[in-house]
Amino acid sequence: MVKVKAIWFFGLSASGKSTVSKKLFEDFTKNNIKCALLDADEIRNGLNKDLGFSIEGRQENIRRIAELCKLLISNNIIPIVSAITPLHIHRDLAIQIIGKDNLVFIYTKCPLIICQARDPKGLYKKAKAGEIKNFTGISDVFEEPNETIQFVETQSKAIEETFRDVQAILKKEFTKSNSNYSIAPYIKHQCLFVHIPKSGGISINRSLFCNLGTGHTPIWQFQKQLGEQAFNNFFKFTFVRNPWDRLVSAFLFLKKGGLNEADKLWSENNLKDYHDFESFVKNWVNEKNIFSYVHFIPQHYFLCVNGSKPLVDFIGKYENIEIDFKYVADKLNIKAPLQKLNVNETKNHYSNYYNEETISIVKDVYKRDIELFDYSFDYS
Ligand SMILES: Nc1ncnc2c1ncn2[C@@H]1O[C@H](COP(=O)(O)OS(=O)(=O)O)[C@@H](OP(=O)(O)O)[C@H]1O
Ligand SMILES: Nc1ncnc2c1ncn2[C@@H]1O[C@H](COP(=O)(O)OP(=O)(O)O)[C@@H](O)[C@H]1O
Repeated sequence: MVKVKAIWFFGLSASGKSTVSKKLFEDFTKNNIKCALLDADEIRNGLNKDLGFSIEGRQENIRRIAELCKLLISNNIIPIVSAITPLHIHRDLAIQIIGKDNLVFIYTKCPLIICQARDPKGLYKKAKAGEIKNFTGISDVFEEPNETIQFVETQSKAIEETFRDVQAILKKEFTKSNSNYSIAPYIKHQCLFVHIPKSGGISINRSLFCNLGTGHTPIWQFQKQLGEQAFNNFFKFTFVRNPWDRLVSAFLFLKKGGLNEADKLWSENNLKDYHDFESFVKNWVNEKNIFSYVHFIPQHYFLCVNGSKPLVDFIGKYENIEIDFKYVADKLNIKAPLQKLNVNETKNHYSNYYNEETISIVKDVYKRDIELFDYSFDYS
């Protein structure tokens, strides 16, 4: 699963904290990512009912929310906090309790004058009339965070746009924790997962092993690394995908810059002339080029050695990922829902990207995968 960190939105009242945190909660939940929404408004109506808005009251409010985050993190649940957190000392306190590496702060940046104009709960109006004391921005201080804090701008953007900015920040944070490649969980579970690019492998690795495994390691490398005995005894599995669909996924993924700097660089150097999938397939896809970048390498290459049959015990299908994932999870005795990560939200059904000519090019170039894994082009 995704490395569990608290995601903490802070900023003025009406700056958009609750709006984006709710959207994030819905998005995570839809993707089976375990999370909990900690909205300070709700917490102040229950758990922190006894606290006011004095300096001490605000400090204690943050302390309890931060402790709650710590508890949730230790239970593998991502806390999504929405709290004004007005002072530097409050943010420092949260860092102190939760730990810098376990916390992502996102400042919902919006000028006070706009927040006052929005005033969705009428609070600014009441504060200005003196009906609410110590109201942040009116009768209490909000300290602007320094430039190192990540922020999303909510003043002149649509909610959807701000939410995309949030996702971009989280993707970066998520990629940071992507550095936790390790074979250790495979050894622990006596298994090997061959992650063929663009077959849902990030979701599978994260869901089962909480990391990214060993990346796109072909089976012959595992064979060398582990020695014959372990290699033979381990449960070896993989997931394959319809080659026509996989190629669309790889192209769109790299066109968007991929997951890391290497992907971005490769894409800039090799894909910049291809503005659409059709021109890419017609002009670039051939038997030589597909071996020049990992996401295009044929799937059998990851599984077979010197023309052998696939050296795995189980071949799951991307098209049947939920059921095949459950089979693997049961086999390994791991109880975890399948997450849905690294998704290209804008991609349509792959058949929309093809014509007869490009169908035929892919059919020739990925012939062996098509035969071996029994795929055909789905016109529906
Ligand atoms: N749970 C689940 N169900 C269905 N589909 C899923 C799931 N998890 C990931 N995906 C899709 O898998 C594609 C990404 O595969 P990888 O994670 O192997 O990509 S990578 O090679 O490591 O970049 C990518 O496909 P496209 O969106 O078509 O590009 C993801 O959307
Ligand atoms: N880009 C945006 N991001 C978030 N909220 C926005 C944005 N643009 C307008 N809004 C509006 O601003 C208001 C923010 O209110 P809310 O999310 O309750 O703020 P907070 O939780 O920070 O007090 C909502 O009415 C929301 O519809």
